[in-house]
Amino acid sequence: VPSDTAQLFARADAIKMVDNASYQKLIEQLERRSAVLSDTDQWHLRYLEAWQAAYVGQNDKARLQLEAVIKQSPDADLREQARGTLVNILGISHRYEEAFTTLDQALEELPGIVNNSTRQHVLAEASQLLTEAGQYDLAINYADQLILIPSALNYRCVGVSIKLDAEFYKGPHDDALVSQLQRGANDCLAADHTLSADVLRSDIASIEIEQGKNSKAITLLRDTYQDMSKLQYQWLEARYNVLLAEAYWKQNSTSQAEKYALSTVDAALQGNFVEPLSSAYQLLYQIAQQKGNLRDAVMYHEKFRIADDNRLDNIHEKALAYQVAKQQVEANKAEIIALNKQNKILELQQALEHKEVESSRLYIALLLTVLASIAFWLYRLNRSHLRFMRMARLDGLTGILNHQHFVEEAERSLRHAAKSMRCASLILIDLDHFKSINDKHGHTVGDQVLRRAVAACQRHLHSFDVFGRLGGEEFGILLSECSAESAIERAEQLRIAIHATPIDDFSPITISASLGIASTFHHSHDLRCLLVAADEALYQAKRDGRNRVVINIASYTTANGYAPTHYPANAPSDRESLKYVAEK
Ligand SMILES: Nc1nc2c(ncn2[C@@H]2O[C@H](COP(=O)(O)OP(=O)(O)OP(=O)(O)O)[C@@H](O)[C@H]2O)c(=O)[nH]1
Repeated sequence: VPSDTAQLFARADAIKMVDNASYQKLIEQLERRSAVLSDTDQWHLRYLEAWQAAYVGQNDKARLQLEAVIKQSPDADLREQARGTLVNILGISHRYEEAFTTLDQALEELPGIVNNSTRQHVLAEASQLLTEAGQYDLAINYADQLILIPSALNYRCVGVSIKLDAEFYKGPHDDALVSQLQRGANDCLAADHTLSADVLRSDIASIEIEQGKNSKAITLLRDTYQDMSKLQYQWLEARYNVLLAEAYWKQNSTSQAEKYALSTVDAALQGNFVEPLSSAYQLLYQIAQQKGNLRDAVMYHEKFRIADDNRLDNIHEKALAYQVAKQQVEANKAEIIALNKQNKILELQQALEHKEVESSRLYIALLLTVLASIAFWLYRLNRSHLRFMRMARLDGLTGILNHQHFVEEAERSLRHAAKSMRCASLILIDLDHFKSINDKHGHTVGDQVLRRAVAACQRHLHSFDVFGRLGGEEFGILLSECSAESAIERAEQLRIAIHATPIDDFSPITISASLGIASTFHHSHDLRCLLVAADEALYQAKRDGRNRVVINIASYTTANGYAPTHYPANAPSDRESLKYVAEK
């Protein structure tokens, strides 16, 4: 059944213009199986019914059905077909503004339509409506597009006939046009497209009447009249009738003219075809006048006046509707352009904001880089500053504090000790017979001795001990938080370490140092006081034979300063080099 249904639809589409009677039968066939049709097929059937309603002049019915199809059919192609047919019906119904609006929608959708016959249909409607609105060149342009679409012969014929019809209305009505129309009519006949052929024939007849070839026109029209009336196309019938009436009138065949004029009125009133109606009433008026029937003449003249007004109004209406629709389309386009521009601006704004964010990010990144560079630079500056500071504070040869800074650091340490009531001790170290080392081994070796002796001491010092070179071969160590006894022990450690220091592997040099101690336990927390006391002890150590430690435990002072210390004659035996300052 489905394939059968598809065939029925295909056949209906193919013959609707050519064989309307069979078309009507196919519709009835499809309607009988309506219950089993799919949703898409239901809408397709509705479209065929609408088309047929329009064909027989039931325009309002057709219009409503087509509008439903356009709104509700799921098939884009069918919707476009419906738009095309609706354009036609709206034109016939003199709803020109709606016709042009619908046409515009159809043309907008057209690029998305792949079905060639649908495209042809819409282009044909476009061309015809534009011809009616007097836009002949545009109409010819759409007809040309239509002709270019590859299709079966009869569709090409439709294109050609529409184009020639536009050419006919455009004019001029010369022989070239007549032969073109003739060729077109023959092509359409060959393609079995009687309707198009007859439209072209009516154009030819019209030109012939203009040219006074009335008999020729009558022959052409009458020869094809029977086949034409089988088409049941009211508009064409009205046109044939009015042309025959005109030709007979010009041939002075008044009764024939009257007969066809009255037939024209019938058809034209039914289909609301203003042009043939106006012409027919004019003829009837002239005929009545010729007959001397003044009453009829007045009546027909009045009818002619009204119909002709209508005709002119209709022409203006079409032209105006076209202009209005065009304006509307232009306005819509302008609106779209404005919207696009607005969008573009928004996009640009966004891009700008994005750029701004980006550039502020960049700016921040740049700033951070600069800050980092500055920080790094400051760090390096600080480091080199510290290095310079350190260098300024340090003794160049040995790397320990120089005299000035030893004094500063020792004083700070002593202040701290005094505050916290803690004991601190000062050790002075003087290398023994250093002059002779210099003399014997040279100044460089002397320097080496100084560095080695310092390194030996450093190994026995704590981080918080203050170690400095006081000058030449003399060094000072302030031991914080160190009792006198611990100081003696530590000094002895240092003495041993210095004595054990190897200087030169090839020519062994033994060095020694004498150490003097002064502790805050016996003296004050004043550095100068401690230095004097330790120096006294050191001097004593030198005098006692060097390579030994002496502590100054004397605490009295003389009028001019610090009292000399007193030394025992016999040093304690367990530590041979260590000498205690005995009580007085
Ligand atoms: N190589 C070297 N020698 C120095 C430096 N500073 C001072 N001296 C020398 O150290 C020697 C110190 O000698 P003195 O003060 O006579 O004492 P000493 O020879 O050590 O004898 P005592 O201290 O009595 O054991 C001098 O010859 C100075 O030139 C230095 O930086 N490098």
